[in-house]
Amino acid sequence: MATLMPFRDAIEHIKQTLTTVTTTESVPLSKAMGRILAQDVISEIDVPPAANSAMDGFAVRTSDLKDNASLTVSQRIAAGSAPMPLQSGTCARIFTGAEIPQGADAVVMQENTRQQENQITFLSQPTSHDNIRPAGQDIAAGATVFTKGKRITAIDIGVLASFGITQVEVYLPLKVGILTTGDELQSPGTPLSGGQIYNSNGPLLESLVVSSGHQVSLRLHAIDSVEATQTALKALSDCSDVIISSGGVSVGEEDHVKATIEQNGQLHLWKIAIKPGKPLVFANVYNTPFLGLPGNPSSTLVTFHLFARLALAKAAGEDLDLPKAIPVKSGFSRKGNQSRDEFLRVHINNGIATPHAQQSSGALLAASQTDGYLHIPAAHNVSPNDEFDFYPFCSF
Ligand SMILES: Nc1nc2c(c(=O)[nH]1)N[C@H]1C(S)=C(S)[C@@H](COP(=O)(O)OP(=O)(O)OC[C@H]3O[C@@H](n4cnc5c(N)ncnc54)[C@H](O)[C@@H]3O)O[C@H]1N2
Ligand code: MOO
Repeated sequence: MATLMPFRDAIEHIKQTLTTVTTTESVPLSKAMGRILAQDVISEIDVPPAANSAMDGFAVRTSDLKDNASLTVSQRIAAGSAPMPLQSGTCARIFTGAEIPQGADAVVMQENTRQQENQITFLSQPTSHDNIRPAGQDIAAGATVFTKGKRITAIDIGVLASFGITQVEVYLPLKVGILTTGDELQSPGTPLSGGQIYNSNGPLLESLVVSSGHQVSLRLHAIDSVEATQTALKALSDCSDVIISSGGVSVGEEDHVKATIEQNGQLHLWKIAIKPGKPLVFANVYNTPFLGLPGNPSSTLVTFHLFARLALAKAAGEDLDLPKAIPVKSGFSRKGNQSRDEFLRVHINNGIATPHAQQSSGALLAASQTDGYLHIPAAHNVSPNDEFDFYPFCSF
């Protein structure tokens, strides 16, 4: 039996072997959401560019208020106007976001004053810096705000706009070819004949690829023959940066994916110490990086989340790791698998994990009905209150 590779070693191996395959383009900020930065982004300015008021009130020199409770207003500063220096012994009417006049070192909010015409009585003694947002509080000029490899979120668009960015250099979207294999598979929409099941991995993989931020170049299905598998993989390699397949990677005579790779590419790794998902293939076929996911639907899902997602990210130029694991307690007992780490589909209630009753790798619905994966290391018998890593589905 081939040795099973520990899952973190397999992730490392895949990331080390793959290189970024896409070229770059410049896009306007309005089209940058969801794209991957191909360059570091540096701010040329301080954000905010000048100190400004955090409150509607009065800008003062705190030293002027040491012996005085009352000052006259010498200027009015609205947001968007340039202030004059503050005359000593006076205060300035100021509004939220307006620039602090030179000489002022605090703003007193208007609720802490009494106003009589142009004369302001201060009801509290301010401390230097009160209610002043300093220049560069958010971003300092010269700072590297985002590094190459970051996928741009809606929040990032706001941040980029805050220091005046209009264009960003990003990688072209990764084109992913998808192959499903198996004589038993029928497309939804056609009645099933004897021995057939519906092809669920095709739509599942398309959706996973798209929700991971990539494009599907082409999806094909191959019956269980070496010729059909070769023809499909060749066609996919002609239009794709990376190919993902489901099924045909186990040891039966009807499993042709691995054989096709051995004839037309190089096998990098096969068989990982995880359940579900053991017979994952990572290879190169017709000069295209290739991930062969096991056909059992839960094995397809788990291996996409743990391996294919990170492989696609690496090829697309994205800096990505497994999501942050959340420590949770087990609310159950279970005999551990001797040689494979298990990824159970579990419910979480008040920080306690309970496994779905259906953990077969052939069953997909359990994943839809649960919150995420509980990672049980190999050879670990689970007792109630043991702590394990939990990966929520929403973090993939
Ligand atoms: N003798 C052994 N048999 C198996 C082993 C083994 O070590 N020795 N490993 C088992 C494990 S673990 C897995 S996982 C599967 C992987 O099999 P394949 O990747 O070769 O996949 P298939 O045999 O083609 O299909 C497995 C299963 O999944 C269903 N399937 C396949 N594609 C789809 C699809 N697109 N949509 C829905 N369902 C799909 C298929 O009908 C099978 O039921 O091998 C075990 N066997
Ligand atoms: O890995 Mo297989 O996925 O256990 O059924």
